[in-house]
Amino acid sequence: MALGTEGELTLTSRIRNTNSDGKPFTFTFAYHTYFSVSDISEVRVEGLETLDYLDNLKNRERFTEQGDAITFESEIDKIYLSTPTKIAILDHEKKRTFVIRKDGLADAVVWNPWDKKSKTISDLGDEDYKHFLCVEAAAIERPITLKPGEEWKGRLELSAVPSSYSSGQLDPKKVLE
Ligand SMILES: O=P(O)(O)OC[C@H]1O[C@@H](O)[C@H](O)[C@@H](O)[C@@H]1O
Repeated sequence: MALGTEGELTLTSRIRNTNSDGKPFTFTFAYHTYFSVSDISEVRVEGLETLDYLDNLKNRERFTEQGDAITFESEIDKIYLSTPTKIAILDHEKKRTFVIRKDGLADAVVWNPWDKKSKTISDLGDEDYKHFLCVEAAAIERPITLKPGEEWKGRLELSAVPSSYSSGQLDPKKVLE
């Protein structure tokens, strides 16, 4: 883990197959990162529009995301597939954007339990779901297989940047370039 000069946080994970029995090892991976937001209903995620996803709430059935940036009005647990290396979480109220950059992790899980499921999660207060969003850099659709001696490396970089508005719209160039 490294903290950069611009305040960006970099997490690097290495997984090696140390089996001495010659057997390969297969795994899926996700950085379960929780982002603090002012109000989940005011937040949008950019970078995942029009992508295919597996819906964890519908037995991982495959769908294609329609339309604009992702916004939130109910429980969500989706695995977006073949995602770009950059994803942004825009928080209008806080005028802050989280930028997620990733390597070696093709997928991205977007999760918020909303009100009903929150009540079943013991370490989550009933209203906590309003103030966080999980966007998780992941490798799920295509699990990683390592032969003995092989190593896999994944990398996640997180940064928070102030958002700017023009005519009530965020300038996407500032966020995604
Ligand atoms: O409690 P954790 O380990 O952060 O996981 C929370 C969520 O993480 C997501 O990756 C899963 O798709 C959800 O089903 C799960 O509930």
